[in-house]
Amino acid sequence: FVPQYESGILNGWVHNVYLVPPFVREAIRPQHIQYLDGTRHSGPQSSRAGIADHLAGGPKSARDLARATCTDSQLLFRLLRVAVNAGVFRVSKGASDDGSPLFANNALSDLMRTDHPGALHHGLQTTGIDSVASWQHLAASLRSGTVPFQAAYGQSLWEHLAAHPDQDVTFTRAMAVSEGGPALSIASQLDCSEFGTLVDVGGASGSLLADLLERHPHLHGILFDLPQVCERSKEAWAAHKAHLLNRTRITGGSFMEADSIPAVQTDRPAYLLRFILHDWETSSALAILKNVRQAILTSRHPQEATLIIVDQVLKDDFRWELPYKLLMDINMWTSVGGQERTLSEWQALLAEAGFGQPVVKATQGYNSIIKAKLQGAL
Ligand SMILES: C[S@@+](CC[C@H](N)C(=O)[O-])C[C@H]1O[C@@H](n2cnc3c(N)ncnc32)[C@H](O)[C@@H]1O
Repeated sequence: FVPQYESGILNGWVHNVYLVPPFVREAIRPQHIQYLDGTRHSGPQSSRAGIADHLAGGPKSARDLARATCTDSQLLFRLLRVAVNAGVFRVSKGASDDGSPLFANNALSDLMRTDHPGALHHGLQTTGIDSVASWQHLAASLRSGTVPFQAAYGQSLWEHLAAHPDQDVTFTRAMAVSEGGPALSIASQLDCSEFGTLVDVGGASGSLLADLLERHPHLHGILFDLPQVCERSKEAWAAHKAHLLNRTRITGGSFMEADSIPAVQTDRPAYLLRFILHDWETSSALAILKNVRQAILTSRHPQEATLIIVDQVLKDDFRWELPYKLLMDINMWTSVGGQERTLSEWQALLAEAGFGQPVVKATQGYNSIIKAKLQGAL
C-alpha cells in the first residue's frame, strides 16, 4: 500500500489524466483515483477488487471497506474523504453503526468497477505497471535520453509485458477500453464498407477488429500481434467470438521484422494501426510503416490497399492544444519512448515510408483517423 500511495502522490496526476475518459476528465482531479487504485495492489489476491467493486452492492463505511480490502481504515477514510471532495464516490444518506459516514459509488467511481463496460479499471492497473516508476526517471532522461521505463525496469515495456503474463493481460484489456466508452469508439466512426479484408496490425486482443466485423458482415479480418498476445487471443476468440472465426485469421509475428506482417490475397485490403505508431520514435515508426508497405506490395491488390492510422494529430501551434494531448505525448516517451505527432510530422513520415498524401478526419474523441494509399496509387 505505502509505495503505491507515495508514488501516487508524487506522480499520479500526470499519467492518470490520459486514463480518464474525456467526458469525466474535467470533473475530477485524477490523482485521487490513483491513490485508491493503489489500495488494490496490497493484500492477498482476494483483496484485489477495487473500492468501487466493494461499493457495487451498496454503501459501506471506511471500516468495512478497509476490512474488505486489507487496508488501514484510518488512512482509507482520509483518502476517501479527499476522493469524495474531488468528485469520485459520494457520501450516502445515513451513517454506520459507529456513526461514521457511508461511502457510495457515483457516476465516476462506477467507471472504476471491474465489470463496467467502459471500465477504467484495467487502465488504472496499467498505470501501476508502466508509469509510476517510469515518471520518476523522467528528469534524468532529459540528459541521458534513456526511455524512463527502461531506466526503471531495465527492459522495454514490451519485454516487461512478455515476461509478466498477468500484467500483459491487464495491459491488453486496458487497450480494449482505452477510448472511454462505446460512444467514443473508433469502430462506430470508421466506415469499412470500402474494404474487403482488414489487417489489425498490433491489434492486441482484437476487440476493435471484432467490433468492426460485427458491424460489417461482408468484412474479413486478420489479427496480427506478438505471438504471445495472439496465443491468448486465439483462446479468447474461440470462447467468446467463435461466430466470427470463419471470417478471421489470428497470426503472431513482429511488425519490426520484414515479411512478418501478413499480405492479403483478397481485394480491397486495409491495414489498420491504432495506437501503434505513437509508441515509437521516428526511425522505428518508419521501419513499421515500411514493413506495412512491404506487406501491401506482396498482397494481390496493392493499388487498392488503404493504410489507416488511428492516433492523435497535434496542433502545430501547441499553445492551443489540449493539455491532455501534450501529456499523452510525454506519457508515450516515459512508457515506451514514443511520441505524438503534428500533421506535418505525419505527412513527412508517410511520404518517407512510400505512402501518398494522407486524408485526416478528427474523431469524437482525442484521436484522428489518418488514411493513405501507396504513393502513386489512385
Ligand atoms: C498500445 S497497444 C495498441 C493495441 C491496439 N492496436 C489498440 O488500439 O487497442 C500496442 C500493441 O502493439 C503490440 N506490439 C508491440 N510490439 C509489437 C511488435 N514488434 N509486433 C507486433 N505487435 C507489437 C503490443 O502487443 C500491443 O498490443
